[in-house]
Amino acid sequence: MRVGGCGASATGRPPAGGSRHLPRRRCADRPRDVRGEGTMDAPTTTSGEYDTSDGGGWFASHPSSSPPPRGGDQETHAGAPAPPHVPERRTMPAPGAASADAARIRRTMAEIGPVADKVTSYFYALLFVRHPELRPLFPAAMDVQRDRLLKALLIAAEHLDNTAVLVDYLKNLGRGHRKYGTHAAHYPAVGECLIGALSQYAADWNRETEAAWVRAYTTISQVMIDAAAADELRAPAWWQAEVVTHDLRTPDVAVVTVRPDQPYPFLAGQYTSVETPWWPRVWRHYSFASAPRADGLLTFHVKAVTAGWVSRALVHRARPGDVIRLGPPTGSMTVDHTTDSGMLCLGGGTGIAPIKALVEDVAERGARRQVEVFYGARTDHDLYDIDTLLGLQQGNPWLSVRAVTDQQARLRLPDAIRVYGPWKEFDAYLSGPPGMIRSGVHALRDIGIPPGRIRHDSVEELLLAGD
Ligand SMILES: NC(=O)C1=CN([C@@H]2O[C@H](COP(=O)(O)OP(=O)(O)OC[C@H]3O[C@@H](n4cnc5c(N)ncnc54)[C@H](O)[C@@H]3O)[C@@H](O)[C@H]2O)C=CC1
Repeated sequence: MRVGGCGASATGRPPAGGSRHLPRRRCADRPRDVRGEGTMDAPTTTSGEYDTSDGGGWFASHPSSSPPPRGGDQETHAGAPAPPHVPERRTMPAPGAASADAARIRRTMAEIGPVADKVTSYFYALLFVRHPELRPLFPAAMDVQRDRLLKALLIAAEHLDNTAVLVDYLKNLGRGHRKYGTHAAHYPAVGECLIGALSQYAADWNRETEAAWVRAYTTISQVMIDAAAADELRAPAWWQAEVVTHDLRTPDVAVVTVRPDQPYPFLAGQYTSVETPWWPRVWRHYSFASAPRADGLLTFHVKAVTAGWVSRALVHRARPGDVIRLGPPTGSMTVDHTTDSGMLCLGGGTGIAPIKALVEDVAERGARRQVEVFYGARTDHDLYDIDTLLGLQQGNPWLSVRAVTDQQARLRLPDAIRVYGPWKEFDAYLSGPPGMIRSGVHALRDIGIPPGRIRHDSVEELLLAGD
């Protein structure tokens, strides 16, 4: 198979028949360095129903009748099977076609689910054998990276017939890939290998299935490529940021403040990717722990976790003067300033970081809205930011802060809110470990807050935190 004109043989077996050709990539963006997909540390994310963080994913590009591919894009590998033919398309597929493709793709995903690990191993083996020049661009350790690729695929596949959600997700993904130096030419190469790997392990792989995947990837990658190209006109691919203070609050938690080398626009409640100088190409997500400040400084709360490369480096190694890199801001767990509804905020552990930013955001607007914060931690000692929050409470009568520690509470954090309330008219914000988010959403729905008013970090992303 050939994807986007880069010409690698994707499937290890002969083509299912017919002409196998993926349309040529539209080279919307300029060549850039190639970087591997990063992984996550203490990721936070987005809001509501859907995650838009920059998950790992490389996809074949979109067919196009616009400018022909640059030299090199047409290169083929000797002996490669003829690539599949897919009609050119510049927009998202028609709903019917998308649904049919979505059904085929979901079937493949279900088939490969039990052997997902083998699929990803096979995919990376194909990729690095066929495109060895890409290997140095991925992190040395590929463990979390592997999971992220599959997750991104699952998310894209799951929403294939939900154009609005998919496009939003993919645009973020495309923008997020800029910091890796992703080049449009890499998408076809990766797409070929991905489809090659899927075709090896899907039980029911045929021409129609392959065509569905090709159509999906060409569409997916073009959305990403276009979003990256548009973003290139208005923002850097990454920011360098110098550590200005490093405050070890507990043996494992540091509050790290950095000064970006150029203005860094973001909204309270959002998060970014962080790469340390000690582990190149390994990126982890952290929320901004403050609303945007006049001095431009950014603060993160980092907990060192077992085998966490980035988190351990940030907590135990980083010192003032060190320079880290930041990706673009993302996430939509932000304050809706069009309403003055009360805000019920639950922050567990370092998940309190974006909650504090939200509180500061409300304070800065001078809004008269009730904000109720429940701050959960294992012990009193783990309430490392309680003084800051109590300080905010002191100056703002609309703010109430309650600490809930596992040691003392009969009820864990989410259930503690049942003791208070009523909360029906409140917007809810949840940030913390995946288990807390899950039980928190359950508790909030249970007390009558509609799902549309519950914003939280993506559980999928949190589960991938790992590091
Ligand atoms: N550092 C950051 O910027 C952000 C981090 N996060 C996430 O927050 C988490 C923080 O980890 P830790 O500080 O170690 O938190 P932790 O594991 O110590 O948990 C903090 C509190 O959350 C509640 N909780 C935990 N698991 C629960 C469950 N299954 N059901 C109900 N309540 C539960 C408990 O009250 C607990 O004391 C990480 O998963 C991280 O990825 C989320 C957003 C931002």
